[in-house]
Amino acid sequence: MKQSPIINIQNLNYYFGQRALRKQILFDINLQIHPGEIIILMGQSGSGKTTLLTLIGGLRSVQNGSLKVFGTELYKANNQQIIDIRRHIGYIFQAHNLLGFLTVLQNVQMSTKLHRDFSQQEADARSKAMLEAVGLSHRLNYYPDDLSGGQKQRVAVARALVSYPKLVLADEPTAALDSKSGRDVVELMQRLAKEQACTILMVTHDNRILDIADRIIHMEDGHLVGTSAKT
Ligand SMILES: Nc1ncnc2c1ncn2[C@@H]1O[C@H](COP(=O)(O)OP(=O)(O)OP(=O)(O)O)[C@@H](O)[C@H]1O
Repeated sequence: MKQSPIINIQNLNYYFGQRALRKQILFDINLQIHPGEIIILMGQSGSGKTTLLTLIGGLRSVQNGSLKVFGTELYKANNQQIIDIRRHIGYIFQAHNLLGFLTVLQNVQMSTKLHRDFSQQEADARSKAMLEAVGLSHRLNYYPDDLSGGQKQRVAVARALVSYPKLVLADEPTAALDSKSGRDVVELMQRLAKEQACTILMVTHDNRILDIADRIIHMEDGHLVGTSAKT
């Protein structure tokens, strides 16, 4: 039997701006994503990919339609419901968004603090284990400025996955990386996500990494226009 979707979107519309400047950005989006799937979202610049990703991540309010994440309806959700959902999501952005005044280890540990279930000891052990998994155990006390682009993005992967998220949302995680580092980063995400049974939804323009996806979803001018599954 098929598991219930981890993300279930029905008739979702989204608008930016007010009154005369109001502009529709997403049009009647319908999408189901199941646990453990790796999905790539593609489309031209301005087609609405980031807007959709941030709605799913509880980083914007749903205005119209239904968007359920982990079974919770985000339309008219209260703050506590949104916070609870965000606790189970790891975020990876194009600009890694590491905090420059914290070390590599502290950046990853900070993410565990959002998670009530970790004791300090567990959080430390888990953070070190994740940094080892991404091949950075020799850089724990470095600051982000002293790392290469690929290394920073690997820290961002460790940070996103350290709290055993059910879902990872990644917005162009390889955009700032050369081909080899980009490939390394997504293969790492793929391996860790499979090990932790985590779902990945990734926006990318990077044709070199499409093969890691179970499904590729295409967007055009705010519409979902098609899906291609892995052959
Ligand atoms: N805060 C905002 N206010 C008004 N319009 C916005 C805002 N953010 C995005 N838009 C517009 O919404 C549309 C969709 O933007 P979005 O960033 O979701 O597209 P995208 O597909 O992710 O593009 P890219 O690949 O360039 O990141 C664009 O026309 C953009 O100009």
